[in-house]
Amino acid sequence: MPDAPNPTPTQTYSYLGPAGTFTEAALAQVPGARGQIWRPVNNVGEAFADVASGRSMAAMIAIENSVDGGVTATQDALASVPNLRIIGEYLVPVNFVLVARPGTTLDDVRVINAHPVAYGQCRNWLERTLPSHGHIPASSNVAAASALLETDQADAAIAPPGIDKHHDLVVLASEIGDNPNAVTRFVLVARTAELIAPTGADKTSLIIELPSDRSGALLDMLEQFATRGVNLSLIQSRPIGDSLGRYRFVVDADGHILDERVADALLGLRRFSPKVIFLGSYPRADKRRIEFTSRYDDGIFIEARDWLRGLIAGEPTE
Ligand SMILES: O=C(O)C(=O)Cc1ccccc1
Repeated sequence: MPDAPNPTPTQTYSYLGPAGTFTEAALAQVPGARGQIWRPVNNVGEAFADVASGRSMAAMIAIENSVDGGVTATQDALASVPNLRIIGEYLVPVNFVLVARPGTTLDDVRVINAHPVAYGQCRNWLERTLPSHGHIPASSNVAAASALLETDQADAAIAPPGIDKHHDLVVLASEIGDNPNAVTRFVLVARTAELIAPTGADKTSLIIELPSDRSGALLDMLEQFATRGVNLSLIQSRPIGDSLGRYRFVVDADGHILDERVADALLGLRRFSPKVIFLGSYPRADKRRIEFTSRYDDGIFIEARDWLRGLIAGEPTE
């Protein structure tokens, strides 16, 4: 029997384009995105605007890399666009090549096109090999390379390996990243309020503002997690922007909002923070199950709450 025809695409996924970016490789990991419409965009703002307006069902965005840390444009956009939720995370190993128009040699390179996140991951190689180069920021790794064929403002570009197969460019140097095991973490962001069911290997992302001018506010924030046995895998401060000295924290916590210890930590945060943004609980890319001692088991929290309710209700105690 012939295969049934593919169903008509109904969902649009935005991603940092053009085709061939690491972001596209991350989107290729999403089973539900296969056969759907993939919309290349030029920056994080455009991707989020697509999701906020309903033009796209979801957007794939780089959020963190193992060499250069958080992608601040993404973190700031997540704090400012309301009603967005992270619905999945995906890891892509990243490696870079330096490409140029045919006929260019490494000695000819003065100015380099590069996406800022890629540039930040090749810093050592660039300082060693091309100490007096200039940098023109590009909107993506592939855009950096293809711009070489449109203008001669730059002599070379930092790009993903394999780019020379699709463009008339030559590779001047390979493996120029500062860490051969570099990995970028991408998140799929959608406009939904629905919770994703816990898997036992989950992560919860939050943005937490601290009350200003209060000593110990950061410690207060950390204690909410520590006293409930919730481990953090990312904590990064970003300026709120309205005045000096005001910061929000981007935090990834092990566990799911439906885990009692995580829910209890959120209650604690809400009591002292002027603003807690819940960005979502979603399955971890590495599928690593969360370890915690029995002291922080769901049952212990439920039993303690029932005990308190009993006291308030005047139930007899043993
Ligand atoms: O997706 C890409 O290729 C990008 O241009 C963004 C990026 C930059 C550096 C590492 C991972 C993603």
